[in-house]
Amino acid sequence: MIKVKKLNQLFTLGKRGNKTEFSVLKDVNFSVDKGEIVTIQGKSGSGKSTLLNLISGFMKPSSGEVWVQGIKVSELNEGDFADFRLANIGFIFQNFQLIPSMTAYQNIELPLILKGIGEKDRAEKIEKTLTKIGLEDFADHYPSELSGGQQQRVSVARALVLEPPLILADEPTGSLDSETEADLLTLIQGLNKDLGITFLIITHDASVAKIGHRTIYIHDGVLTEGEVVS
Ligand SMILES: Nc1ncnc2c1ncn2[C@@H]1O[C@H](COP(=O)(O)OP(=O)(O)OP(=O)(O)O)[C@@H](O)[C@H]1O
Repeated sequence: MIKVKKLNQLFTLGKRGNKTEFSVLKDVNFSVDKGEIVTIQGKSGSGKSTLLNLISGFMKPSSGEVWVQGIKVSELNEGDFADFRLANIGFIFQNFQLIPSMTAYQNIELPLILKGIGEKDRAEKIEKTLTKIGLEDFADHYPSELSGGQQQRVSVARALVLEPPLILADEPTGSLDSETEADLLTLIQGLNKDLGITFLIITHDASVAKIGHRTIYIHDGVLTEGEVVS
């Protein structure tokens, strides 16, 4: 599903005339198999989001290779990124990133419109997804009319509606209380078991790490694998 080979990421620090380069990821190698839930842990600034940005193609690596579903992401042309992401990756963020002026339905509809799917097919897919995540009665609510947990469910629906094989999540439970967090984790586990969706999840949270089959740690740009926990 994901293969990362000898990945290096350098950033520049400082002002013009006095710039230094620093290495955020150093010769990183790892792979994630289809159907796995893998969590990524590491201190603030250790490079977790950078790794996700490189995997999704939002950033080009300084060197090394990133493969997702057999596609060499690190060498995709600008024009191919949008299609690659729509076909392969769903995203979940800590702060949900829903559009406030759109209803839950319209937020979930966005990726379908971007993919050029017709209105009737869109409606079918949205209904199916809303049922899957238990938000049938909230389709016409705006984000401000939903609880944090419900908003995160809408964002999961948006990530899910194109049925991507892979979902990347950046601190998905960071804005949720412990009960809502438990519901979201059950939902993620269900999607993984029932639909075979692969999850790569950045988290600081031990209860999120517990649902992972494996944990990857990033420290000083170097990646190490944790124990298999389930
Ligand atoms: N585009 C960029 N240009 C320069 N430096 C960057 C860029 N993106 C990230 N960095 C730096 O790279 C380092 C790693 O950032 P990153 O956001 O990947 O860390 P993180 O582990 O996700 O942190 P957090 O847990 O706080 O979100 C930080 O020092 C950050 O300032």
